[in-house]
Amino acid sequence: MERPSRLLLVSQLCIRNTAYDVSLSRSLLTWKRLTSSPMYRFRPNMGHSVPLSEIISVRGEEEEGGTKHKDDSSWKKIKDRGGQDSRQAFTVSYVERCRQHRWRCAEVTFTCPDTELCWNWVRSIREQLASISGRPRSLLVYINPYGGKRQGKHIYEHKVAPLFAQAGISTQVIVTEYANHARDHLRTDAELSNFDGVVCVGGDGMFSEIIHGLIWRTQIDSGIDPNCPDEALSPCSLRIGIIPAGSTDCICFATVGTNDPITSALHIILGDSQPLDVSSVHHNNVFLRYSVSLLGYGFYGDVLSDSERKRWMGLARYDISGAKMFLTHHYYEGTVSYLPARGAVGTPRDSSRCRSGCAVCQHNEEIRSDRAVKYEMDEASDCENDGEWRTVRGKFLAINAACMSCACPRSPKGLSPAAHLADGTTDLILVRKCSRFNFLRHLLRHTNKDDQFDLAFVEVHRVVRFRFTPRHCQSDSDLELELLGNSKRQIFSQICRDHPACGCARTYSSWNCDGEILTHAAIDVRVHCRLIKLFARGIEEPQVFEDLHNPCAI
Ligand SMILES: CCCCCCCCCCCCC/C=C/[C@@H](O)[C@H](COP(=O)(O)O)NC(=O)CCCCCCCCCCCCCCC
Ligand SMILES: Nc1ncnc2c1ncn2[C@@H]1O[C@H](COP(=O)(O)OP(=O)(O)O)[C@@H](O)[C@H]1O
Ligand SMILES: [Ca+2]
Repeated sequence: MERPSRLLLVSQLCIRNTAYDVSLSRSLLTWKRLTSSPMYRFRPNMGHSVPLSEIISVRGEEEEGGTKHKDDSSWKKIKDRGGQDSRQAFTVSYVERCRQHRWRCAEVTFTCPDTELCWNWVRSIREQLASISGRPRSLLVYINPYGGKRQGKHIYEHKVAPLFAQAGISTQVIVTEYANHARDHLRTDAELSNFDGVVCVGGDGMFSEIIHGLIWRTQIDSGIDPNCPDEALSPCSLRIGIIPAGSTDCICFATVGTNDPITSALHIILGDSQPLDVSSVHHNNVFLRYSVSLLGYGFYGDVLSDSERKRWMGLARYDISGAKMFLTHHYYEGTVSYLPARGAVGTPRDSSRCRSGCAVCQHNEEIRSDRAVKYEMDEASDCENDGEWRTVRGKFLAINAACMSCACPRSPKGLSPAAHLADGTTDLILVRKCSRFNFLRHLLRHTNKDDQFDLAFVEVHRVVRFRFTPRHCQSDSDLELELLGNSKRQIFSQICRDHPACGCARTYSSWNCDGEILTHAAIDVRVHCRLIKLFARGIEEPQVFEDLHNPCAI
C-alpha cells in the first residue's frame, strides 16, 4: 500500500452519477466507490487500480468536440443521464487483460464538480505519462499488403492506426510494393534518427525483411563486416513492433502469447521491450541470412519450398504441403557439428518456460557479460575457447534449430517449448530417419502435452553455434558430383528401391529460415545474444493478469 503522502491528487469524482474517491500517485490511478450512499453500504467495495504504466491516454471531453468516437457509450451516458457540462469530464484509456494473453483498450470517464479540477486531473495524468521512459513518439511502419490473408492494410488502418493516434504517436507508413522493399529501404534510404521504432505489419517473412534491413544497417554504421561469421555484431537500438498479418506469425505468438493486432499495438504504445537472440547463417564465410525462429532443413525446408508454389491456397498451403512431405518421407545424409552452450542455465528438456522477465534469460546474460569483461573478448570466441565441438553423422528427416519456442496457433507449445527468447542459445533438434508412423508420433506431440523429444530417434541440444554439411559436400564435392554424372538418377532410384518402407534419400533439401528459402545446404550458424529488441514483454504468467474485478467480455 502506498502512503497518502505519495499521492499527487485526491478528489471525489463521479463515474456514471456514482461518487468515487479517486487518487493519483506516481504509479497508480485508483478509484473506490464512496460507501456513504445507503444503496451501496452492504456491498463489498473493492475499488479499482490501474498502473500508470498501463494507461494509454487521457483526454478532457472538451478536446473531443464533434470528433468523439461514435460508440463511446460512457460519454453519451454522462450527457444523457446527468445533463452535465461535458467539459467537466475526462476519460482515461487503459489496458485491460482478457483471456489468452489478449489485451483490450478499456475506458473510464470521470465527471468533476468544476472545470479547473477537471483540467488539473488531465494535466497531472499527462505529466506522469510523459515521465514514463521508453514510450515511442514516432514510428516507421511497413505494411506487406500480400502477407497472410492479404489483410495487412485493412488491419493496420482499422485496428492499429486509431490506437496510435489516440496515444499521440506519429507515424510514417510505407505499404511495400515488392518483396524486399522494406529491407532495402531500411538498409539505405530510411532516415532512422527520426524514429523511436519500426513496426512490421505482416508475417514472419516480412519481419525477416525488417531485421535484415535493420541489422545490416547497424553493422555497416558500426564498421562491422557482416560477412565474417566470427565478428561480434552490434545490437540494434531501434525496437521493432509486430502487428501479426501473416500465415504463421510465430515470432509474434511466441513473444506476446497471442496473434492479435490490437494486443500488439498496445504493447507498442506502452513501450514494452523484449530482447531477442538472432542466429546468423553463413556459407563459406559469406553471409546468407539471419534467423530468429525456425531454421529447418529436411522436413520444414521441403514443406516451405513446396508451399511457396501453393501460395494461392492461402494458409492451407502449409497443411497440404506438410501432408505431402510427410508422405514423401525424404531423408538427408550429412554431418552436424555443434558447440554446446556451456555454463548456461537451462536445458531443452526443462519443464519451465520462458516467460515475461525470465530469470534464466537474465542469468545467462549476466554470465555472458561477466565473462566478456573478464576475458575482454567477444562472447562467441569466449564460448569457443571454453567449449568442445561435437559431431553427429547420420540420416535425418529433419534438422531444426529454434532460437525461441516457435509457438504458434498450429503448435501452441512450439518446436522447442523450453527455448528462451534471450539466453544466447538455440535448440538444435535432430530427427533421425525413422518410420512414417514414428515421425507422425513426433509431429503429433507438437500439438499435445506429450514430449516430442522423448523418442529414440530424436535428440536435442542447446547450442551456441552449429554447422551442417550435407554428405555430398563432405569430401571433394565437385569431384564427387562429376563422378556421379549421368548415373546420378540411377543411383538415387536404387536408393529408393532399397528403402521402400523408409522413404527416399535425396542429396539436398533447402533450409527454411524464418519462412524464407535458403538454397545453400552447407551452413555455419552462430547465435548472437539479444541482437534485436521487440516492443513486447514475453508471455505473461496467467496469474499476473487474472483480475476478477476487471473481467473483459470477449
Ligand atoms: C499431424 C499434425 C502435425 C502438426 C505439426 C505441427 C508442427 C508445427 C511447428 C511449427 C513451427 C513453426 C515455426 C515457424 C515458422 C515460420 O517462420 C514460417 C513462416 O511463417 P509466415 O508464413 O508467417 O511467414 N512458417 C513455416 O515455415 C510454416 C511451417 C508449417 C509447418 C506445418 C507442418 C504441418 C505438418 C502436417 C503433417 C500432416 C501429416 C498428415 C498425415 C496424413
Ligand atoms: N509488396 C509485396 N509484394 C510481394 N511480396 C512482398 C511484398 N512485401 C513483402 N513481400 C514478401 O512477402 C513474403 C511473405 O510475407 P509475410 O508477411 O511473411 O506473409 P506470410 O506469412 O503469408 O508468408 C515475404 O517473403 C516478403 O518479403
Ligand atoms: Ca534463445
